Amino acid sequence: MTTHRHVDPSFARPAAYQQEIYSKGLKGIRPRFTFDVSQWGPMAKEILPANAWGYVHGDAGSRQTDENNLASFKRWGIVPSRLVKFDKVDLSTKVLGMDLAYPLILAPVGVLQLFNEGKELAVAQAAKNAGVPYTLSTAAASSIEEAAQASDDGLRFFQLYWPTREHDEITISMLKRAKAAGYKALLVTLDTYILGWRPDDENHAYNPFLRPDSIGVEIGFSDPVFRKHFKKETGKEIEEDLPHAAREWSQIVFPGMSNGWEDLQLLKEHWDGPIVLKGIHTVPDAKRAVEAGVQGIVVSNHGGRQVDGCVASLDVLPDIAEAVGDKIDILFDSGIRCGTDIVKALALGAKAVLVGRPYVYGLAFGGQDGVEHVLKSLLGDLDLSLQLSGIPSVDKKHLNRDCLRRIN
Ligand SMILES: Cc1cc2nc3c(=O)[nH]c(=O)nc-3n(C[C@H](O)[C@H](O)[C@H](O)COP(=O)(O)O)c2cc1C
Ligand SMILES: O=C(O)C(=O)c1ccccc1
Repeated sequence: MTTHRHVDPSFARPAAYQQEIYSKGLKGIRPRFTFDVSQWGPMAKEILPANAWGYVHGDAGSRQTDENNLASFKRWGIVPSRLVKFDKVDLSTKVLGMDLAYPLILAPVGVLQLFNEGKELAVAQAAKNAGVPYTLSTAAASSIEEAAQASDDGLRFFQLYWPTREHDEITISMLKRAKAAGYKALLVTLDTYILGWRPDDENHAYNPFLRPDSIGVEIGFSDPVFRKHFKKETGKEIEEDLPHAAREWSQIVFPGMSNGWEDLQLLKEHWDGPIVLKGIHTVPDAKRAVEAGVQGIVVSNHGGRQVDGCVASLDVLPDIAEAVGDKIDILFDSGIRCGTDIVKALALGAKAVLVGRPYVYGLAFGGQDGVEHVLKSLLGDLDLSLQLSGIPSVDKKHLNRDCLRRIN
């Protein structure tokens, strides 16, 4: 197994985590958090203010997309093979030219300070300990440099909410900072140039960017080019009018209008590592991503938070994988809740998955420890489920469509 950099020993063999739990049980030590994945959300809900809970749990419109995402996983079943002789499952994979210990990446999630005071820094540290790449959101409550410091020698990616072209200098400045701070891949989110219709947030009249304490704007407020821009526009430093500055930053990163395919050239010119387009949902777009010369895509509907009534991301994955799976790295998110959901997404063509809400719930109920707990649970389940299904590795030669049956 290829392990990435320094990984906390208790993550080194996910299946062994179960033995650790039972040995502790013999000594009367009970686990601090539940392993019942269906309880992570309710535990977070108990702790969080109603508006923060509504924000993380919330979906677009009538919630159909999130329901579709979750239902789609249940329409596939794993078909285990017997008498397959191997010692350990090889969970390692190569994504975007990088060796990963596991086919798992933390999805970019904005404003983590809403869930725990440890915010992005606690998550970056948990990811480093787990040997799982961390992705920093443009809408973070920590700066690019602070999060990099917390992530230390862990692998980290930067997610871009991409301003329209009149703000190229700000885009370029973020890319420059991310590069200098050691972020190794750029995930460009294409599905959120404005926030979707979200009844939970609307009921609470709540936009995390526009709180009196303006906490999701740290990357903008620490950006020299944005600071100069704000001064020029208003004659003030951002500290002199924080609410105005937060509104301005929010309009720059959520401009209400998409860039076009031709604009990707700008990112290619100013980012020399791999570029991944997040939010791809059709075969033609996946093919255009290949033509555009990017290295990866994330098949994702933003966890059902943008377009209500959207097809499940898992339902579009097989066709996309068939069309471009040998030309580009396909990542997947939207609806991963347990280890066998990861098995299914990989079998249908993803090289790795991103997980969003589950780790945010972990952050809410247990800070850094809560995030580590969620990661251990997902990885332990993944490891044992593959072992018990007679699937020796996450490589396509072992884990593919033949491992699944469509149930209905
Ligand atoms: C509270 C919250 C905030 C998010 N913020 C971002 C973000 O800043 N950038 C981004 O690209 N995606 C963001 N996402 C979407 C996630 O990256 C990911 O696509 C989604 O959560 C995956 O679905 P899941 O929650 O079902 O795992 C956010 C999701 C949640 C739940
Ligand atoms: O909530 C989201 O999905 C999202 O992308 C976001 C992130 C930060 C602030 C507002 C929305």
